[in-house]
Amino acid sequence: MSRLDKYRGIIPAFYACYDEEGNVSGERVQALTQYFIDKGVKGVYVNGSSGECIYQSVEERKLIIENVMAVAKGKLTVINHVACNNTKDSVELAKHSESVGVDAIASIPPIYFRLPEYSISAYWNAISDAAPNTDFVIYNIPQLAGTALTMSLFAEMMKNPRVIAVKNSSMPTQDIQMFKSAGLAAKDDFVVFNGPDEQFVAGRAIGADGGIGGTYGVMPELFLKLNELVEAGEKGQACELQYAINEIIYKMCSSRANMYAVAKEILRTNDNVNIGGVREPLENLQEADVMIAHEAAEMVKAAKERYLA
Ligand SMILES: CC(=O)N[C@@H]([C@@H](O)[C@H](O)[C@H](O)CO)[C@@H](O)CC(=O)C(=O)O
Repeated sequence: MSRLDKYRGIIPAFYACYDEEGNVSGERVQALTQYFIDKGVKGVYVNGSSGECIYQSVEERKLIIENVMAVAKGKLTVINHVACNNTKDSVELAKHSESVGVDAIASIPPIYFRLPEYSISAYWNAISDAAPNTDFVIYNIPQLAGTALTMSLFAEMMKNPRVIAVKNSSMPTQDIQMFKSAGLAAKDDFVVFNGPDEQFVAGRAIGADGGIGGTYGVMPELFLKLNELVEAGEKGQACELQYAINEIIYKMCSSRANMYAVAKEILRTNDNVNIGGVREPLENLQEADVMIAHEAAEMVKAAKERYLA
């Protein structure tokens, strides 16, 4: 049993929860947290891409993590993504995260300006220093952040004892193997999370310890089953379920509206969990998108009947 086992498994990326006026709703954050506890997932990844973090204020992000912790403490592993567009706000969120007792904080690199690697490591280490008793997860998502985690930057970050994991959302699964091998060469234990949900089986096969994903929330049972099949070495069945999951994701992505708006409609339809829409400039649902969301909701139900029986 390793101290890092609490990070190994299925960790849904937490969705932004709004009321009917589009304000962050603490009550709905608590309801979504309870939903995940009831589903039996390992943890939650809060205030990341799926949490629409870049469209929220520091105060809103504090409110969100406070409400997650009010329900999740002792029941779920909680990773809070704290990166903002400047070090000061990120440091403030890191301090606050430690004060409410999260298991780990996470951060993308600074966005917009292309900064040298020494500035990126200084940014991450400043954030980590502000939460000296909290694990740190590097969030590698080059297609959105505009900066990739290179092996030289990774090696620099390995000097920080609090860096225990990479959440890898880059598309080459080979990156997972490289971070895992280099992480284990530098430390006794090291975790890599699979990012692209469509590649969960491939990511786990090449070394990921589990996954953090934006579509897990609408079908946590299917991802829990997928993880079980991978662990049991049932390659054929795992691939079959992965393909079925991918069809659902492709359907979700076929909407004109933002994928998270579709995800929230699926949650409302299948699980009676209402967490509002998405925040502009993300696109909310129009009539045609609602139909797509309902078709995807039906596909989730059919896949559960077929694969969980
Ligand atoms: C590029 C991107 O958004 N990747 C997602 C995936 O879960 C993605 O939504 C999924 O694979 C569907 O394409 C996650 O890696 C992001 C994530 O977990 C988060 O921070 O919310």
